[in-house]
Amino acid sequence: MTDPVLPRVLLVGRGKMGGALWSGWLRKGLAPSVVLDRHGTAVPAPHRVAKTPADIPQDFQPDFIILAVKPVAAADAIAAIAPWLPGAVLISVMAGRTVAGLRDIAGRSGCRPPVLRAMPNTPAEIGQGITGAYASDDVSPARRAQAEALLSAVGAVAWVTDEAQIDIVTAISGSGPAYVFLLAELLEKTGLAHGLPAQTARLLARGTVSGAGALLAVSPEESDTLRRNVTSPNGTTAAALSVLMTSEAWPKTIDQAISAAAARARELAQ
Ligand SMILES: NC(=O)C1=CN([C@@H]2O[C@H](COP(=O)(O)OP(=O)(O)OC[C@H]3O[C@@H](n4cnc5c(N)ncnc54)[C@H](O)[C@@H]3O)[C@@H](O)[C@H]2O)C=CC1
Ligand SMILES: O=C(O)[C@@H]1CCC=N1
Repeated sequence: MTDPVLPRVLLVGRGKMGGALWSGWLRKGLAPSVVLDRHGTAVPAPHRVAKTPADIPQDFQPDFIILAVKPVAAADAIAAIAPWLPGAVLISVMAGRTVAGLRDIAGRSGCRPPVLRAMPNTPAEIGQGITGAYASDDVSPARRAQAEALLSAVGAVAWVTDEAQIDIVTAISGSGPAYVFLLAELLEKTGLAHGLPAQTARLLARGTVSGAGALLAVSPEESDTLRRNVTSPNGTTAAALSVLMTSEAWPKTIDQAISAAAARARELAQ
């Protein structure tokens, strides 16, 4: 077995996002780590799963504790893992929850951990995620570098220096895969409604979204150039874009959607 490249973590919550991170990290090689989740399914040795905090070895010393529970479960989760906080950096992937709010909660257990906020997305599961991250001042440069290694093991990392920007990061890239999957859904349904066989509609919709994403990932061109490359003057794409690109259509709808998501992130801080 090759040496693990990633630090030791205590992952709290192995749901959709925590599970995606965990899968990505396992593939890269993680120092012996623990997953805490009452629905915990087995993990390969030397890692272990804990269904309750009582299952976590007292002498386990994680480098990072990753909080991947719903924002509403933050207080319970922090109280549960408080004994393992000393010496660890807390990484919250929760939408909305602020550094100050998390410190307040940890303070109730007599802890004041360095806190880092990360907003990953589910393509992390296949190493294709993008994470927006913010480190509070008390995260040391060495710990920040380790956190970057952890986060970049599942995709790209974009740091922000203003914590408030994590809300718009959440709206764009944290929630963003859902918008792209919705596009695939709608393309498929529309193909079906226009008479394509179900399997063909599915193949065309998924292939288009994944192929366009893959081209975007490797192309040096700007996204608007890639769009123009598809658009013949007076052709079919131009006809579709004349509907989508009017100011009342996608530009307005996307702005409203992103604003709604960012506003919800601010509400979730409470
Ligand atoms: N799903 C996504 O695409 C993204 C989610 N997030 C954030 O990740 C967090 C989790 O979201 P999801 O994974 O979607 O939710 P989820 O409901 O799929 O997962 C939450 C997990 O936490 C576990 N859990 C609840 N309370 C716990 C406790 N006290 N101790 C240990 N485990 C506990 C649950 O059993 C569940 O497995 C949220 O705060 C969300 O804002 C961030 C980025 C993207
Ligand atoms: O929907 C949510 O609140 C979470 C945060 C970003 C993606 N999922």
